[in-house]
Amino acid sequence: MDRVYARLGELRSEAEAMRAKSYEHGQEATPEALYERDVMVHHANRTLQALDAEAEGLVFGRLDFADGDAVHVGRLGIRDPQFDNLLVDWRAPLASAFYQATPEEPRGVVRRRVIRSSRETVVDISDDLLDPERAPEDMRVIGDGALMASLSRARGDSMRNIVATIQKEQDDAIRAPEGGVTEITGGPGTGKTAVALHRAAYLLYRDQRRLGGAGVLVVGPSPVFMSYISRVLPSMGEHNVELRALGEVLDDLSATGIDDPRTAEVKGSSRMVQVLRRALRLPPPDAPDELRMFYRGVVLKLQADDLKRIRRRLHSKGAPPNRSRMRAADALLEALWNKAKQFADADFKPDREQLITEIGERIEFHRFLVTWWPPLYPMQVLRWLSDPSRLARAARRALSAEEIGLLAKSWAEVEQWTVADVALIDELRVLAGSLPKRRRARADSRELTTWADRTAEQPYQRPDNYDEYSHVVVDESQDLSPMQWRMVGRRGRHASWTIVGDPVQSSWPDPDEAARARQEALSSARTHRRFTLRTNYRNSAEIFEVAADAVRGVVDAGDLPNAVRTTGIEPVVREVRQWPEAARTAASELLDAAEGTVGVITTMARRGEVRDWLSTVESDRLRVVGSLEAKGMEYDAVLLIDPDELISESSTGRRALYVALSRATQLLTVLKPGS
Ligand SMILES: Nc1ncnc2c1ncn2[C@@H]1O[C@H](COP(=O)(O)OP(=O)(O)OP(=O)(O)O)[C@@H](O)[C@H]1O
Repeated sequence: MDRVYARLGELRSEAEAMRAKSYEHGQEATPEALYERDVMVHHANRTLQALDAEAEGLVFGRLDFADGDAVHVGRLGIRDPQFDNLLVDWRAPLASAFYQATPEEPRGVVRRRVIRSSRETVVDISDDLLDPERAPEDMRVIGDGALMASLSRARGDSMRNIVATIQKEQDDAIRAPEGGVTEITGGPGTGKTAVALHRAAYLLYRDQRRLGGAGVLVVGPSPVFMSYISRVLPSMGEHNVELRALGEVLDDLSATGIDDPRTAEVKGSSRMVQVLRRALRLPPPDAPDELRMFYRGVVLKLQADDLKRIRRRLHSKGAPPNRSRMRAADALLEALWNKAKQFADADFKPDREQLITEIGERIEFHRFLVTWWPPLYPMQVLRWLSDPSRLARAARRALSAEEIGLLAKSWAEVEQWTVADVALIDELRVLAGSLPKRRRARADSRELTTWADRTAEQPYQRPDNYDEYSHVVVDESQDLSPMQWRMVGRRGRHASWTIVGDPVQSSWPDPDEAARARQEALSSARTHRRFTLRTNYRNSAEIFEVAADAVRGVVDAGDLPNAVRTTGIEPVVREVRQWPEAARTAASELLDAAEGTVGVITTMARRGEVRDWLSTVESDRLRVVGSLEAKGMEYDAVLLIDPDELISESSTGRRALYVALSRATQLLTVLKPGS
């Protein structure tokens, strides 16, 4: 540890000296030397940044091999001035034995040591003797149970990296090859999120060039969850990863609203694709229903039926409407020409080219066009659907009257977009097409001035308004709706994937529909590999027993993990009559008894009220969340308000209760209404 920190001191001074020097000699150096220096400064800065990001656990492991060699394993790799390994990065091949060696297959390792430190001080050591027969006589073996010790410690508001105690079944998934789809399933607390993040760090370390370019996207359920996991990757020196909640996948929109379960179910269904496609084909709400043009003494008129026919024909070509605006202009002009032909006589001899050019350049024609075939903006198109009759026209045969009512109401009352709306907005972007960029008139190019000149419409291009990534990690994947799978799928059409989830915790009512959408989203991936994690590292066995009870009979017992850590502390179930007081008392008790965070979990509908109940309990360790917001989260103690209310909140209520009950690491109190 001393040698590592001494070397770090050197690296820090070198980085600073290099930075200073670069400003002094910036002008004189050759481009190559400047480049090399920039790379070195950048690297040193990154290392220092990663060290500053997390104080603990820089050096966490040591392997002693049968041939007498020893290596130290760390959160990052550090070399001495001779370029020898002082500390091996946990992702390097040399470190894999730290996670993979077992007494049955020691891989040359005699002793594996887990070191716990705080900054530069070693505070604990825990050894595994893997090959006693080959151990030298004087080898000391100290303590055991590094994993158990780590699991028993209080958690804070941020998930920590688990590099020191990754278990073999987890390591297999972390180090699996990159390509295709890697699917990791397992019950609550089996480390799926931790494994997915460590896998992202591992893949970036192994193939920075490939993955670093287009980057890695991690999608999770909520902003609270994203913030909970946000420190894990930076603590391993990885910054080139975008963490986005499902409501934040689009660049220009951050939606946090949550629909009631029935509305969310309709908005998430793949039937919405058809509804949105039809919505784009309806005339805009204030579209004119007559076009009237004076042309050389004659009135040319296109009436409602004519306009309807033209609109229908344009849409039947299948091009996105925003890419068909010139085609719409052409079609109108052509229809006007057909009307003009009908008036032709000895005095009025219209000429097609002339008519099209002349009317096509008139300002009133453009005014008409811009209201009749306006640019379509996804959010505006969705807002138009708050009109129930308009929505009913778009939703013909796709949605029931009740469903139409729910959606129209949700958009009429909209103060903020909901998470489920984001996938619809993204779908509309693709269906509507991006607006053609303004052409810049170049001096040497012929100006395109007339509609006739412009008939060669730009060919349909894929809308370029979303990012694609090289690797996409989807956490809590069991909860993605079909529409969300489509949205996320677009961001990784050439990507490799890590998909993490637990079907038992699903709050999506139609798993088959979601499975089809998911298959489509991942259709370009050829290989699929699956890993199942079976040990629950979060809950004490006593707490998990209560959680498992919520879904026994609803799911296969084989789909539930094993919780191995016992604390001897049974969860408390209490019947109450005086709600606010009872909740306040229970919350205060848990705050006194637990060291870290206390999560109060209630239904989505009641969370505001419960927050008010507890506003007088003063603590920065208390969090009140609704059932959906608790997804993926972890607290040292949990206070669950009224389990029956959670069950009746949605069609997947038992599963929601299972999720809520499996959030606590140490203490659980359940409050039920007393009879
Ligand atoms: N090998 C390990 N060493 C130390 N801690 C671990 C290990 N594996 C998992 N944990 C801890 O167990 C807890 C649960 O992990 P995580 O949140 O990744 O589980 P999960 O499977 O995603 O759970 P859920 O399905 O409930 O969201 C976390 O605190 C994590 O740090």
